[in-house]
Amino acid sequence: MSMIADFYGGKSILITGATGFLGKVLMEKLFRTSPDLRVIYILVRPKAGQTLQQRVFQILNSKLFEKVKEVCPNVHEKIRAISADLNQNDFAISMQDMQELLSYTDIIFHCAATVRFDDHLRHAVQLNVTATQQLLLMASQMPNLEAFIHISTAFSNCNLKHIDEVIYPCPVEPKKIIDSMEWLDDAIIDEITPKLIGDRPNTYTYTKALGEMVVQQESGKLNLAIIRPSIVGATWQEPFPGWVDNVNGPTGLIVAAGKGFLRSIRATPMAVADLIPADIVVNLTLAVGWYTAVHRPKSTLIYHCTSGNLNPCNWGKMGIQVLATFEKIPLERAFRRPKADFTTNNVTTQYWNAVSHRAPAIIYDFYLRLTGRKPRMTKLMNRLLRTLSMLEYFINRSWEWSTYNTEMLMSKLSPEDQRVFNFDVRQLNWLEYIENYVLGVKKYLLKEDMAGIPEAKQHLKRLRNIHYLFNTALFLIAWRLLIARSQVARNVWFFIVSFCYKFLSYFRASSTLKV
Ligand SMILES: CCCCCCCCCCCCCCCCCCCCCCCCCCCC(=O)SCCNC(=O)CCNC(=O)[C@H](O)C(C)(C)COP(=O)(O)OP(=O)(O)OC[C@H]1O[C@@H](n2cnc3c(N)ncnc32)[C@H](O)[C@@H]1OP(=O)(O)O
Ligand SMILES: NC(=O)C1=CN([C@@H]2O[C@H](COP(=O)(O)OP(=O)(O)OC[C@H]3O[C@@H](n4cnc5c(N)ncnc54)[C@H](OP(=O)(O)O)[C@@H]3O)[C@@H](O)[C@H]2O)C=CC1
Repeated sequence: MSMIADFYGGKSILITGATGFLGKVLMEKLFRTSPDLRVIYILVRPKAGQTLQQRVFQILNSKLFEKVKEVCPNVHEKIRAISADLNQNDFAISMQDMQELLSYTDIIFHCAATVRFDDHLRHAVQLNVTATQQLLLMASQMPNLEAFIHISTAFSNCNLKHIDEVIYPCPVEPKKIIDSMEWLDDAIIDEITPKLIGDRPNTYTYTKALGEMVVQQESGKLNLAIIRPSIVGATWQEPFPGWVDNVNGPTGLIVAAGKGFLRSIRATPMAVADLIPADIVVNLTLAVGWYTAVHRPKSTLIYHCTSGNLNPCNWGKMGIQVLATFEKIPLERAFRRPKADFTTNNVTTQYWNAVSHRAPAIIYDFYLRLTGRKPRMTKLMNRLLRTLSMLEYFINRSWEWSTYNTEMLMSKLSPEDQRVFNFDVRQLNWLEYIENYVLGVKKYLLKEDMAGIPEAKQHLKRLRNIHYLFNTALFLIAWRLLIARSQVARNVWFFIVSFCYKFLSYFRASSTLKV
């Protein structure tokens, strides 16, 4: 009997960011392990021409929720989508909905955030700081609330090398930042952003750190906990291995490598790749919800959900395994063969960017123009290079996160809970996980059929032949130009030709003798 699953039975749970990557896995697990929960309220905004209902329908009818429908056939009735925009005052929630939320909510999981690294500071503050503050205010008016779980990131203090499970204050108070965003214009915000973020690489990590400070400052009588996952990857085991549906973090680069766009990347092969599967994050989150509500720790506990100190993997090992998997299971319609390498300094990075990224894109666009089509590869490549530059900070450094609280929690779980809500990253086999991750990218993100693998392999063979042909032609042209201009090249050429001639004559003579 799982105490955690039992705890969520009959509960009304509010999730923000439920339409996001982590939010969906969280919802799935809740429904699957506690099908008798009362309701899950999700705050959703209409998006991309879809109504709330259409968005929920799409999520529930996805592959991710197949198992849920078996154990909880009335899942549609247990999910209550509430129209909300976290960028608006009171989240633009109707009075009636707000009343319902305030009266019934037992547990809150706050996952919503902007995870864009380069978001404008005003927007990042609005979502990652102000919205967190507003949600805490709402939570303080909920008479039945047992726990408020805030999802932050292990990189909120990435300006430090060793990070403990404590909140590190930022120099400027979040309240001052929130206030200033109201009256400063965009140009001034742009100017002060580098000064405010200081030695953090982007507005995302900075505003997530401010969000944590808000949680601490506005805690009041609330029962709070903060979870800091590192780089969230595809699922490890549940509901099935390899599930992923967006391009954030390493996923986009895996796609780019598999399609042959990504040929070199500035990374430190020995740096720790602190990936953590989404289902491990979700299992820890649910265990923390239970522990916070039932055991009511005296202070706000912070839980690091990281892999580096318990079961480290590095980017070199990950890169090699990604490419090895693409050898066996290639993606369809690749631009070039999946073949990539790490660069370690600025000069080699610029060189390989020019030779392996920009030049092939320009040549391909030239070919598209010649055949009357619209060029697109240069634009795509520029975007990839921009993404690479944004991610570089995280793949050239290692961090140490202490995990005392996470390990303490593990020791408090019953053997059954340790099994059902497994967040022990030591059990993870990286090579197997990465292979399933790559497969998941193919199947669930790109929606490619496994039946297409022979054709994909054939396509790669054609690309290889084109590559050899192209290189031979390039060599001959270069050589011809050289011969026309240099006496030394002509002499070398004469020497090679006469050598080959003598060699062939010798063979012809010796074979005639034998006969
Ligand atoms: C020793 C021997 C070695 C040999 C081995 C060889 C090695 C080979 C390598 C092969 C394989 C590779 C795989 C391993 C590489 C590992 C790299 C992993 C990097 C991971 C770092 C993550 C750090 C995370 C730290 C913090 C974690 C968090 O808390 S938050 C979650 C993370 N958030 C994000 O990831 C958001 C990042 N995205 C952005 O900020 C923005 O999208 C952007 C700034 C990058 C781009 O913004 P822009 O406005 O220009 O465009 P946008 O509209 O957003 O997107 C444009 C197109 O780009 C696509 N896109 C978006 N993100 C990614 C991405 N991560 N990777 C690739 N592509 C991405 C997006 O889909 C758009 O495409 P189109 O729709 O086609 O236009
Ligand atoms: N992915 C990762 O690698 C990591 C993530 N995290 C943290 O985990 C949490 C979840 O991240 P993840 O699932 O990856 O992110 P996603 O980008 O996939 O999801 C973000 C969620 O926030 C919602 N949201 C954004 N803006 C608004 C708004 N104005 N009103 C209502 N909802 C909004 C999105 O809704 P919509 O669908 O409408 O856009 C979506 O549901 C975040 O707090 C993030 O900081 C921490 C470490 C690593």
